[in-house]
Amino acid sequence: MKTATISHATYSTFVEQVKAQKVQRVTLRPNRIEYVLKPTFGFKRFYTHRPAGNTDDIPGMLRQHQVDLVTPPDNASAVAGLMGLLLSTGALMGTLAWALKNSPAGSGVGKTKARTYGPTPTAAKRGERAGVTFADVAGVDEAKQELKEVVDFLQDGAKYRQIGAKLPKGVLLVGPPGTGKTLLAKAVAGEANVPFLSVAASEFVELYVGVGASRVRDLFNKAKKQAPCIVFIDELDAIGKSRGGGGPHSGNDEREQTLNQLLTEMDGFDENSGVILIGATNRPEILDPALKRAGRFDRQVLVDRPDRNGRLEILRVHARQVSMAEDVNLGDIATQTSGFVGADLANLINEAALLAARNNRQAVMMADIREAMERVIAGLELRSRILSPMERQTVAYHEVGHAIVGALMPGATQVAKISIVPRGKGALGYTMQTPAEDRYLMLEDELRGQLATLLGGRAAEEVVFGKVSSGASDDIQKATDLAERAVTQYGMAPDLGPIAFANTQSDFLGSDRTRRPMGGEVAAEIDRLVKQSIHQAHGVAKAVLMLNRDLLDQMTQILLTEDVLEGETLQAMLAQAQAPVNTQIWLAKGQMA
Ligand SMILES: Nc1ncnc2c1ncn2[C@@H]1O[C@H](COP(=O)(O)OP(=O)(O)OP(=O)(O)O)[C@@H](O)[C@H]1O
Ligand SMILES: [Zn+2]
Repeated sequence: MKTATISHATYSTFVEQVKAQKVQRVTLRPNRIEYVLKPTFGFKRFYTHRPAGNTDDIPGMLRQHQVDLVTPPDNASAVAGLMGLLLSTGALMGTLAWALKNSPAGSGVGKTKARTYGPTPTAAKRGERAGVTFADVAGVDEAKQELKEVVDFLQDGAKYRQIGAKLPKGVLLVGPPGTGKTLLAKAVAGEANVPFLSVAASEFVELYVGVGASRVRDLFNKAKKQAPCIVFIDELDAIGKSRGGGGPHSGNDEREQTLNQLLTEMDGFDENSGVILIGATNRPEILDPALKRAGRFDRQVLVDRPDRNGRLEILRVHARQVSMAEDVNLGDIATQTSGFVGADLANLINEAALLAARNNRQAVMMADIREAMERVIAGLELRSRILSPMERQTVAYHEVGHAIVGALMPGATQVAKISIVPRGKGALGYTMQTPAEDRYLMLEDELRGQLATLLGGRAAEEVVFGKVSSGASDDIQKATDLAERAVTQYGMAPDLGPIAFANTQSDFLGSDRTRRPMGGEVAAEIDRLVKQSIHQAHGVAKAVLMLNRDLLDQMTQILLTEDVLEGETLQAMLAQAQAPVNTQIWLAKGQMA
């Protein structure tokens, strides 16, 4: 088997972990930085590379945060020899270069810290795996599909120019951390066989005013010389936050200057220069709109968390790197790793390989993976990304509840997809309904159907568990809102008639609605009607789910193993749902028969 290695971390992660006091010990090697986390963080071992041109005073930083620094002695080669490694003279030269970079004399403050790698031989010597391709990135097929176009632009720009098409300048990869955005950008460069310049936006921003802007300029100059090439800017939000939040003297002039320089550079170069920018962020909503304008990062590609199938493919990619025993079932692992992103899965395989090596095994066994999984999950739970089995089950029943009720209700909405892949903060799962057409008018029965659908999630929890979770608060808010509007705005309550009881002038998305001044009796009547329609809708949702209890269980079971239910499988299952006898009457008249 290949030797198990310690995990890779980005340089910025390393710095973050040092500053967060998570690091126990750092070893500065000629060609890389190795470090170990403190016991409370699982003694995890990582290595990272100092970005070329980076001038951080690492020993100083370590001292400041009380981290042990181990510098291998001068006879590093002898020590390495004992460890069964062969150090080339190149590595010793590296030590020299390292020392030079460490000395202030060797630092170029206004120079970009971007590292180029790709098809150059020097890159390979640095230990960078030159030539990452799409085959190395799995489970993100849609993103790959969109990026294939970029590869085509780079490879065959002439074809596009001939027609007069403008090549894209910037692509923004959006998605949670660890889903493979960096890897994808590298793969674009690898597929097109062009150089890849990589920089983290946070590296632009320094204490001194003007440094960031000059680094941006330097980066673009470098890129233009190497064109066609890919320039990758990670953590774009570090400089790309909306400007002008705190007025002209908000203390962020430096960041704004840097951003302005980036915008200027993007506008300044010609589409056909062959430089394509790829930015990455997990917070697209805070980016300055100017960055997203046409001719800048005007294409957004979503790199989302993988579903079960995606996880299986990612596991396959990483399993290729290690020897696996026969008893390893990647399918089972994929099923049990809901919520894991690519980086977690890579970490899992690597941890398992470390365990196997420690146990003197020739290959990774399922037992190693199971043990590694416990460790990785413990780490992820700290960051609260992983649901407990009970929580997953609750979420799954809840979402299927929405779907089954929704399938039986009138209106043109069709349930297209149910997912329990956790999506960052907030939503634990979701049910996606796609309207067959844009709707501007909602009929009374459709409105009731909507109400019941909204309450289907909570109803499922009641039917199955006999108790409810806090997960339905958003549904309840929406349902209450809808019912209130039906009564006070749409005039759908027969006893009150078509009188508007709400001031809707400022009402756009249902916010800012106030009730018209009215007598207490009328107000009480409105409350009663709202309450009644919600109770009835809730009752219908429950009745639907009790009648379709088997289907509810079956669909939930599939959802729990697959993470998503969509397409023909979903439609075929929903087609089996049956409506309780009184449903039609309720939908038409709003009265429970
Ligand atoms: N889709 C994937 N397929 C295969 N491996 C993956 C995938 N996603 C992540 N990985 C593994 O995890 C590592 C880290 O992923 P990467 O740095 O590309 O994530 P990222 O989305 O850029 O994260 P961040 O937002 O934290 O920078 C990769 O080098 C790779 O080993
Ligand atoms: Zn819900």
